Amino acid sequence: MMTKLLLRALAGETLPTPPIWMMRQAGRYLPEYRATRAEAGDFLSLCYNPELAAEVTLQPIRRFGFDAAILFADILLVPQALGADLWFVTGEGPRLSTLTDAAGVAALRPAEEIHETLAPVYETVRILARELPRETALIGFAGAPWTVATYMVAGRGTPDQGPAHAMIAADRAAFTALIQRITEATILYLSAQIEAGAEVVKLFDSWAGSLKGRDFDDFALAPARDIIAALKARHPGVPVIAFPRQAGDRYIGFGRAVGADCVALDNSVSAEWAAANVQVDGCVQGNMDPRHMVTGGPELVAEAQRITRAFRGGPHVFNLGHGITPDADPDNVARMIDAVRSA
Ligand SMILES: Cc1c2[nH]c(c1CCC(=O)O)Cc1[nH]c(c(CCC(=O)O)c1C)Cc1[nH]c(c(CCC(=O)O)c1C)Cc1[nH]c(c(C)c1CCC(=O)O)C2
Repeated sequence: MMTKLLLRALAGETLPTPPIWMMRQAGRYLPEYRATRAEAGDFLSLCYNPELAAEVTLQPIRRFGFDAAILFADILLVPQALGADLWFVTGEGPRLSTLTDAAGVAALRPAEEIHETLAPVYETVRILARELPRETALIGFAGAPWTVATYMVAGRGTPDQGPAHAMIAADRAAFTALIQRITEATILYLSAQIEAGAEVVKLFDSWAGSLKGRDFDDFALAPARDIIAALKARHPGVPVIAFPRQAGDRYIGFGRAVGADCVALDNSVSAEWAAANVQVDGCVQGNMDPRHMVTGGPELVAEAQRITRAFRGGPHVFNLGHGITPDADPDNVARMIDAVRSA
């Protein structure tokens, strides 16, 4: 019998209380995370240390009893495995070597070679599959090709993804080849996570909102559809969550178009709108504003209950609309969980 709440919701069941987890639930707002990160030395060393990465994945499960754990890693490990240089600047974020033309794409390593770099991530998944409580589902993940490509082209996070849009304008064929290479690598990476014990996988397209019209179809929708089709052929029972962040109206029909089992919503759409326009097609995840984890108070409780009730008519996974921030108060997380479970 399928008892894990997350798997039931992703299979399309409408539950009296939704499963709950949070993006970035293992992160700097938790003192125990900061201690383990210090022990690892730095963020990337933590990602590649299976024992410590598994430890930080388990910390929020122990503290809050979430219904799901998400593998601790980063979406930028895939570019590194394809040959990009990657480092993190404290207080600023990720930096990568840049890639702006066809020669840059040609210099990348073949997708099949990513496992050399990513093997420690698969080991983290194997440890978690053994150590998680039996009721907790294990989520693996990867960045979606567009979002990963925006970092590979610019060499850093950008407010408008300008460098990637410029590459599309200058040489659409070269950019398409980059998207294809990341797509192939992502299929191999997520398949390996599933083989190691991930029960669900999620595709993070954090910058999907900056793609319009045909670009959205070619670089957000098509790669997600191709990745999900390949995963479903290899691992038919494993559900996929797609997160085309800030897709706006393009959330409508997205899950069906790409073959996802669940569509994750950011907090720029209202839960009432999403229930009427997106949840009609199946499970949705989201979508509380992460700032409530900082501000707390009666508004936090009211928001958590409003969202839970808005999605009560269909399958729903309670989550934030984006990652919890380092300035969040862990006590607010416990209040949010109580509010959802008593809504
Ligand atoms: C764009 C992106 C990245 N990483 C990710 C995305 C897509 C989702 C999103 O938009 O948030 C996804 C991600 N990053 C992390 C996870 C682990 C799983 C989870 O808890 O959700 C996941 C799924 C850990 C992390 N990834 C990162 C942290 C903080 C690093 C630290 O400990 O200093 C964590 C917990 C670092 C990171 N990694 C990245 C950025 C922009 C940063 C922020 C840099 C900073 O805030 O200093 C790239």
